[in-house]
Order: sequence, then structure tokens, then C-alpha cells
Amino acid sequence: MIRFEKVNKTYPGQGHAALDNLTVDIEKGEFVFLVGASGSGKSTALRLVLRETRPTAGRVYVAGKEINRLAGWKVPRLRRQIGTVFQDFRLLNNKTVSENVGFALEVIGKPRAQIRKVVPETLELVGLDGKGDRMPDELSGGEQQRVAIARAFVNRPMILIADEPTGNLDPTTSVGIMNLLDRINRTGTTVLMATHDHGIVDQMRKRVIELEHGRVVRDEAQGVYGFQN
Ligand SMILES: Nc1ncnc2c1ncn2[C@@H]1O[C@H](COP(=O)(O)OP(=O)(O)OP(=O)(O)O)[C@@H](O)[C@H]1O
Repeated sequence: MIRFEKVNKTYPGQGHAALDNLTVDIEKGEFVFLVGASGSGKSTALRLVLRETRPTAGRVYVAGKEINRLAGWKVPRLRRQIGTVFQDFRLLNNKTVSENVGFALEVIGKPRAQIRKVVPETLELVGLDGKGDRMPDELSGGEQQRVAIARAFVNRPMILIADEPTGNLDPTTSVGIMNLLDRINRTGTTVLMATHDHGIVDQMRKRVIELEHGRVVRDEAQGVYGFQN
């Protein structure tokens, strides 16, 4: 589903590579944690999958396509197939919960009737039944992250990318969010999550890929966080 093949990424003006000869294969339906100290290249790897940045050398494949070679006009279609969740939620604060989730469908031209059906279904799935008319600032951090996950998943993407999704949440709330990501993963969505959260990684026992200076130093099937930072 996602393949990095001998990827090097060196940002302009940087003396060292952010990613250095990275080769990783992620199968459809896997749940993968990307760990490593600050600056080890996790976000760069995620941004390459979204084609928000491009490799200096090597290839990145998503669903069999080498995305560096995709025509520019096909990039939005690629991104529609990849849901994204971030530490800081990134909700539209002047829109209701339902509007935030529905907006993702509106911009890709889904019919209104379908949006009216799918949005409440997705809110129920993420545990926000009945909260569609609230504004984001009327919700707790954990609930706001659920809205962001609903928005990322409403289109049933093949991949979900999460960059520190529990970074702003307390441990108990984080467990709830992880249970939700696990549930989404069980529907067949491939999940790739960068994190500094020891507790979560140790508890989930999923595949763990550790980066150090842009290189893979560990790739374990049911790994733990495993290093101090
Ligand atoms: N836009 C950019 N321009 C120049 N250098 C960058 C840019 N983005 C990242 N870098 C550099 O690339 C390296 C990897 O950064 P990256 O953000 O991928 O690490 P990370 O593991 O996600 O870190 P963190 O855990 O702090 O988010 C770092 O040395 C960083 O300074």
C-alpha cells in the first residue's frame, strides 16, 4: 500500500539528509507506528506519502503508483484517498461539528443527500452521536480529535496518516482515541502514525518502525516504544 524505495530527502540548504536511504514496505490493512527522536524524519516520511514534499532520490509508491511521477492534477485525487489527523486537530472553528465533517465531502462534490446520511453515521462511529450541532470550542480536546478523525474517515480513505494525534491529550483520552484508530484500521484502512507516546505504543503492540537520523534502525512486528527521548 505504501512503499519507500531507497528514499533520500535532503531539504535545500540542509547539510544532512532528513531521510537517508529509507526502504520500507507497508501492506494494505497494516497499523504502523513511526517512532524516533525529534528531527529523525517522521514527519518528512508522512509528507512524502501525501506528496507535500518530494524525494531528492528514490521512489515513494502509494497503492502501486509512484507518486513523484503523478501529474499535478492527479495529486488532489491521491490526497482524497488519504485521511490525515494532526496533533492540533485543525478544525474550522466557525463551522459546526457536522459542517466540519461534511465539508470534506462538499468540496469533492458529493450530493447533499449523501452528505446528510453519511455525516451522522460517521459521527456515531467516532462516538459523537448527537453532537453534530456543537461548535468545536464547545468540545473537549478528545472530542475535537474525534471530529478530526470523523473528517479524515468520512470518505472511507484507504490510508489514514496520523501525526502525533494524542500529543495534546491526557493518557485516558488518548486511549479512547487509539481504540478508535484501531477500529478504523479493522475496517481495512491502513494506518501510519508518527508518535512520541510511549504508553500508547507499548500498549497497542503494533508494528514499530524506529528512525534515527533518517534511517530505519528498528522494524518490529509487535514492537514497543523502546528508547528514551
Ligand atoms: N521544511 C523544512 N526545511 C528544512 N529542513 C527541514 C524541513 N522540515 C524538516 N526539516 C529537517 O529535516 C529533519 C527531519 O525533520 P522531521 O520534521 O521530518 O522530523 P520528525 O521526526 O518529524 O521530528 P518531530 O518529532 O520533532 O516532529 C530535521 O533535521 C529538520 O530540521
